Amino acid sequence: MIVTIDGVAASGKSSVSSGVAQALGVPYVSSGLLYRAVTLLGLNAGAELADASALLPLLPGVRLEPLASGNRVWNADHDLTADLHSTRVDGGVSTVAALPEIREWVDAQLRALPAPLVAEGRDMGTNVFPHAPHKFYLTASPRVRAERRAKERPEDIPAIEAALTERDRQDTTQSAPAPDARVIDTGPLTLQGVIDTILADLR
Ligand SMILES: Nc1ncnc2c1ncn2[C@@H]1O[C@H](COP(=O)(O)OP(=O)(O)O)[C@@H](O)[C@H]1O
Ligand SMILES: Nc1ccn([C@H]2C[C@H](O)[C@@H](COP(=O)(O)OP(=O)(O)O)O2)c(=O)n1
Repeated sequence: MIVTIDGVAASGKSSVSSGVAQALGVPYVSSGLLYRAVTLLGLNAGAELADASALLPLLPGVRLEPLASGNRVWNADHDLTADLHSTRVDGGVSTVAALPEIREWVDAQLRALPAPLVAEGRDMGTNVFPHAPHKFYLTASPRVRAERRAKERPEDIPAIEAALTERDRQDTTQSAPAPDARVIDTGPLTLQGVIDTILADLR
């Protein structure tokens, strides 16, 4: 069984997926971490982020470890995870995620994972796992999302809100909800409330 949880930036996808996966006793995978890892490696190498041919040679050692408690991304024996949620990576990741060759590489990593699992991102329900039997799409207003993310970033709420809104705009192409996804506005709910809503739907 595959459960897909897509949604806009900072809508709660990874926290909710982790909670749902732990309740089900299965792993979850955060596809955004792979796009973030490609971006980090590209930035560190001084590569042009819009040039897939400069990025692909950096990727053979990259591996996602889909732990239910929180995913980790490795480059050979180097754990990249702590560096993936920086403002620097936020600023470049949409450029990388727009490259068809990089999307194919990420999709192949995800499709190689064994079910059952919870998969979260933008296009899990539409493109990567279109036949998944259970699909969800998380939303919340830009202000609510910025207030949540402000607890994890050094910038103030208006700056975070502007950056989130710009990233949503750049990610529009791959971010449409699947027609058969249940859309959940997480704004009025607690994190546990969102997890419980999904678990109730699955039962
Ligand atoms: N009702 C809620 N639903 C989802 N996430 C919430 C909620 N309330 C607070 N959060 C918090 O919002 C933050 C952003 O969530 P995260 O899982 O990182 O989102 P995403 O994976 O979509 O970027 C996390 O700190 C999460 O715990
Ligand atoms: N399946 C996916 C997952 C992420 N992306 C892109 C779009 C996002 O801007 C970045 C980072 O995604 P991630 O889910 O880690 O981050 P946010 O929740 O948006 O803060 O990757 C994508 O294009 N397709």
